[in-house]
Amino acid sequence: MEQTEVMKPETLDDLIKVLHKIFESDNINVEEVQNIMEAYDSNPQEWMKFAKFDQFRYTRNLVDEGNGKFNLMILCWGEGHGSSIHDHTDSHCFMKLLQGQLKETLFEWPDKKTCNMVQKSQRILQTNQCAYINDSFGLHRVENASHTECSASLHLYSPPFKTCQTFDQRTGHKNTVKMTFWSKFGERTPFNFIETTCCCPMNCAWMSLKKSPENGWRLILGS
Ligand SMILES: N[C@@H](CS(=O)O)C(=O)O
Ligand SMILES: [Fe+2]
Repeated sequence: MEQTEVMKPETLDDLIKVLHKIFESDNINVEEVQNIMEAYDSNPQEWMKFAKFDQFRYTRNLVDEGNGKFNLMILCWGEGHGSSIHDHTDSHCFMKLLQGQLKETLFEWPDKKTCNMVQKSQRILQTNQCAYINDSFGLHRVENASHTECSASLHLYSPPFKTCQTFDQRTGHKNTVKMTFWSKFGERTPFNFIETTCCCPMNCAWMSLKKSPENGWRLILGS
């Protein structure tokens, strides 16, 4: 079998350059991207400026907009932080561990009739490993199960997306949620620009604060 040569990116900047090159093409070889992301040896000094943690929930920090072809971001997971069960809006999703461990649980799409959510598998991702998922694999939830250590992961989504669907594990009911960035290119997203906030990780809308120039801040209960 022909062996595909994996170029080893020496730095995060290097990795970003290689990703730009790969995504110039419209035909993406998933294994190639996964191998290249895995080949980068995480060096906290290179990504620290993007890694901003919050006390209550995981944060999404934009690193690069990939010429409109992909979004590259660093997700920061404090102790016990996790995502809701969610899909990936028909995009490719690559997830490389930069620090610590993350637990990934895969679910089937809920059954159309019974709405049952079936867990398919579970695995622990280790530092430098790169996982891949798209909607044909099902749904997932990601958690930093550690009570003592935080984790950081590098995510690449192509094409980029701004909303996804979250699912209630007990009822299988879904919600479309807007995904926000805690920071962009190392700068905290200005508070005024955040339309809705909620204390849960996926910005679910059971309680939200909305700001409009006409009405100022409003607290909205229910979605
Ligand atoms: N897909 C999630 C992170 S994860 O739990 O895979 C997000 O972009 O926020
Ligand atoms: Fe995800």
